[in-house]
Amino acid sequence: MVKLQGSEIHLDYPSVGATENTMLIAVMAKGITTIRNAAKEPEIVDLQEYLNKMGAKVRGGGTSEIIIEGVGRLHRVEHKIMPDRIVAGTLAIAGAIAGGEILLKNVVIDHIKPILVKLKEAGCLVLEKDHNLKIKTAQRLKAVEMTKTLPYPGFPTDMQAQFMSLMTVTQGTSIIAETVFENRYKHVDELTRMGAKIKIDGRVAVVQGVKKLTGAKVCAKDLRGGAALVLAGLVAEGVTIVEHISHIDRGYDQLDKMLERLGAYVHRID
Ligand SMILES: CC(=O)N[C@H]1[C@@H](OP(=O)(O)OP(=O)(O)OC[C@H]2O[C@@H](n3ccc(=O)[nH]c3=O)[C@H](O)[C@@H]2O)O[C@H](CO)[C@@H](O)[C@@H]1O
Ligand SMILES: C=C(OP(=O)(O)O)C(=O)O
Repeated sequence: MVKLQGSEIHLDYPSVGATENTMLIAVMAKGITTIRNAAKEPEIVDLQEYLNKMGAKVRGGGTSEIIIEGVGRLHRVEHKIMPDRIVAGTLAIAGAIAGGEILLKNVVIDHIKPILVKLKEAGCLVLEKDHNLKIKTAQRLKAVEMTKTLPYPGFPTDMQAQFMSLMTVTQGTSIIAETVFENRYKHVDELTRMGAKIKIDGRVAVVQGVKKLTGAKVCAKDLRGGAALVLAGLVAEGVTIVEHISHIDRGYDQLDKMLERLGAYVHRID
């Protein structure tokens, strides 16, 4: 069997998948691997902790340089994975779009700071205490002038669609720039069918806030876009039916039940 050899790797882009896969391979390789321009997402730090518990020698996770000393062998461990920051962000926006008050427990506040900054800018009252987060929304929110998705600690691309749903009903015009992925605006046509006013020019979306959305039959085209349609449905007048929810189920453990617990009328139709 060919033995893998540690090496110096410089990523052109701080790709999450490329960083994680390189870490996974490098722990079993001979010698040292250095990843430069590594992704800094919290999930990378969690993976490092997990691997190190198993006997790996990884350091630098969370910075742009990760150094892995190959150990060739790992042992079994128990590891509790970090709270899902995108689920927390999605629920925070559910609270913001529907109004009222929402309490999220077991949140790593630091991980979702880029989202909280935008919610505050829109006019939400955000109260942070330890791992708890309270979001209060008393009045119609204001449009956030500019939101650009970026690698961590920038605004996450995985929250772009949900944030756009929120912006569709704010007062004023917001600009969203998707710089991480191409073709991540599949939810726009569906939101438009609900009455949203959105124009796309390449990677930029201009969202003109409207007073109300109207329920419609819409289709989830991907995971976060699907969640965004459910969020829009919370505030839309009338009934919204979201089709192809298998996309949503890949990233949320019963989003319908979580929203029901918050008082929303959401039902899964088989
Ligand atoms: C399972 C998982 O954790 N998925 C996440 C992971 O996806 P994933 O790891 O696939 O995303 P990447 O960070 O790799 O991709 C981000 C951008 O980098 C580009 N790219 C990627 C690799 C490469 O070699 N060259 C290159 O140019 C991609 O085309 C994309 O435009 O990070 C994304 C960005 O935070 C998130 O949206 C995904 O939810
Ligand atoms: C893009 C995502 O995941 P997937 O690649 O599984 O669609 C996501 O988590 O937002």
